[in-house]
Amino acid sequence: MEEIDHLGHERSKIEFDVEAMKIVWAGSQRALEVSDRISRLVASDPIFRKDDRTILSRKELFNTTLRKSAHAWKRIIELRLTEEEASRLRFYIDQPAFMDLHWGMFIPAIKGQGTEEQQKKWLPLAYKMQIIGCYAQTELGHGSNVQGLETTATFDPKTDEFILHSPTLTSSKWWPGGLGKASTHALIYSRLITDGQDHGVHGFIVQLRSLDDHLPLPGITIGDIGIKFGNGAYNSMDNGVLRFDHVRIPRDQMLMRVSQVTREGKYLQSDVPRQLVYGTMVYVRQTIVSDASCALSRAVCIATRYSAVRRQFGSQDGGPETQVIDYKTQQNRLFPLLASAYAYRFVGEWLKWLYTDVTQRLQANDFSTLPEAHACTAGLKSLTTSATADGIEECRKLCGGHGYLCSSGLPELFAVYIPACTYEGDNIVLLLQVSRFLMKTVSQLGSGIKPVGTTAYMGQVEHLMQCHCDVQRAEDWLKPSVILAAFQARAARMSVACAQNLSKFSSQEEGFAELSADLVEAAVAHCQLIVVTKYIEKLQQAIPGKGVKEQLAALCNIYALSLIHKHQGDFLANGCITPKQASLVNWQLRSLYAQVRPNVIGLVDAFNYTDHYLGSILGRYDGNVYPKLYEEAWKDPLNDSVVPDGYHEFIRPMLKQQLRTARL
Ligand SMILES: CCCCCCC/C=C/C(=O)SCCNC(=O)CCNC(=O)[C@H](O)C(C)(C)COP(=O)(O)OP(=O)(O)OC[C@H]1O[C@@H](n2cnc3c(N)ncnc32)[C@H](O)[C@@H]1OP(=O)(O)O
Ligand SMILES: Cc1cc2nc3c(=O)[nH]c(=O)nc-3n(C[C@H](O)[C@H](O)[C@H](O)COP(=O)(O)OP(=O)(O)OC[C@H]3O[C@@H](n4cnc5c(N)ncnc54)[C@H](O)[C@@H]3O)c2cc1C
Repeated sequence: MEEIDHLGHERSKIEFDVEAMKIVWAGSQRALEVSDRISRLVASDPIFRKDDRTILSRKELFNTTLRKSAHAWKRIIELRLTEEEASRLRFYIDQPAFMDLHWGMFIPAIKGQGTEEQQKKWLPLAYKMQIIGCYAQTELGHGSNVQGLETTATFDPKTDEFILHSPTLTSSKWWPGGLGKASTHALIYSRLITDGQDHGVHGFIVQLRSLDDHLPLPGITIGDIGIKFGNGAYNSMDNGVLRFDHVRIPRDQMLMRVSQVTREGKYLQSDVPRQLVYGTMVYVRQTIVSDASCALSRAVCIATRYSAVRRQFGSQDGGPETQVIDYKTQQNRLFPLLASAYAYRFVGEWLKWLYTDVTQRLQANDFSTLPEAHACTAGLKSLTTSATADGIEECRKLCGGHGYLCSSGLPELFAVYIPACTYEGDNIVLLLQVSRFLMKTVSQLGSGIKPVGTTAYMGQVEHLMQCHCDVQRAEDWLKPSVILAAFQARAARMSVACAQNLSKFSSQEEGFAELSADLVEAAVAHCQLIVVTKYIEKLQQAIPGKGVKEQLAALCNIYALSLIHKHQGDFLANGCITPKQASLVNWQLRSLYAQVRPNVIGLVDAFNYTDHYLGSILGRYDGNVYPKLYEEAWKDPLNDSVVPDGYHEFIRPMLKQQLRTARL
């Protein structure tokens, strides 16, 4: 049967080269080729089906995780996939699994914190999947406060071993993904004790389960922590609990790049800053920013395609009703999210560069950019995950009632995504780290230390405290220099105001505690400035393809102006813009919406997502929503029988009783 493209009329209106935009989104022609090939490979393999995930029991769901992971590994070996291709494969399988922690945290932690010798021993085993590792930092009693962890690793010089112990209930490891059922090994973050002295938290490689029968080793109690939010969703992951009862490991299983314990039990600290123990978190936070663009673009793709298919009201002379995407309110909610997806993509690319740069510097013992890397990864992780979680929920509402059906793909996407606001650092706790960095920068102004990198704008603080926005007409808001000046003035003024208020307290700690809400807002303003700046810098590069740069520029303006509109209180209160200029922002936004409207289907097609990856009837490429929704409903297990199973036991007696009562 001939397939009809219900979005064909939309696609015929697109004014730019979608294929060229696909390359921009993927990052390069080669990255697009890899993504395209691997996503199709996954979509065509029945083992990777996921349409039944929300109706599986926990055990069945976890079983599919094991099956999919084993099958993925088999395919990786058979097809000799590269590390990049294998990582794309896991991405498109789209099911949280122990493999994510093995490849995403266990291996990077050994690489970042292990000595060369330790890397030589452990990495080949991990790369060949001869051991499965997880990252076990968080405990029942402490997650954010890493220095408050209670698990101990006490050195025993008699046997040249560490003794791992969980002294209290709250010291039980709690949450690590992959720990519950799959991992054979873990990176345990634990207090190091030598000769009765506590040296704080360090990383240790510990074997948890037998490599022969998978049973826990002596002294180890281990299991899954239970069902989490949402059907399917993150429940495919075995987040675990772990307790140690005086478990012994050899001394060389402490990761010793940052500090060492000698055979005699002497504690030695190298020149490397102790914060490198937190290095894996910096790495993962950076990857989470790119992941935010993926999750948000996926929700936006669904909501955009469906908004072009869905019609309500406005029929004239019996003609078709209005596509809901043509309502300005729909555009005002949806288009800034589309723009954010692109903005996060580009800031994610930049953050990857920053991380690579800092890693190279660290290898050469240059630690100067570590504080900036920490602040940027922490802040952008927080900003992008919070906005993405809210954005996915907004996309669900943009799809009206049908968005609430699991077959829309949105409930599961939301449930899988929201813990990103908490894991790898609670978003508020991370913003407070950014504000510490900002307050330090402000306090050093005038001391001769020139702010660099993302805080370079603070170098012109005197100008930024007084400058006035140069906007007279709505079109003036399209000038990158005007946008940047407004965001810089707002961020600088909020940071300086916090610093001035902090100076009124007798101690820094007291001031930080009292002003933490303001400090968080200043950190958000700084992080939004980074995203806007990096998007504008991206547009200064050569971007080939008919109309591609124009569309990206329009989205950049939508991103920046919608933020000015949303946070206009900040911009007005600090005197960065006037009420008249704030109202011109809205005029310009409406005009930008009209400019991108014919292109929005092209802009979401450029994500190049297969229907399998999207997992949404509302977001189908062909827009054939209604027949497929109707078909899908009949697949629900409740519809296996016409009369429900409990009819004779519950419904019938109730009805009969009502009949008797009515007769009385
Ligand atoms: C691919 C994988 C898929 C993802 C799946 C998700 C799996 C999830 C995994 C996890 O969640 S793992 C557990 C993650 N846990 C956290 O993120 C905990 C959050 N807490 C922290 O990071 C820290 O404890 C803290 C909040 C930063 C505070 O640490 P601490 O009390 O030690 O530090 P401070 O006294 O505040 O600061 C001291 C000094 O160190 C600097 N700093 C802090 N962190 C880092 C870092 N990561 N890198 C570099 N520097 C860091 C901080 O800025 C301070 O600097 P100065 O002000 O002294 O200059
Ligand atoms: C799905 C999922 C997967 C995870 N995977 C792993 C894993 O693989 N390995 C691992 O080790 N851990 C993992 N974690 C744990 C995760 O890293 C922690 O939950 C996270 O770091 C937050 O810490 P917490 O739970 O202690 O939150 P808390 O710190 O207890 O936060 C509770 C509330 O207190 C607030 N708060 C805390 N401190 C402050 C402060 N100083 N100032 C102001 N407000 C504050 C927070 O904002 C929050 O609102 C995972 C968690 C989840 C949900």
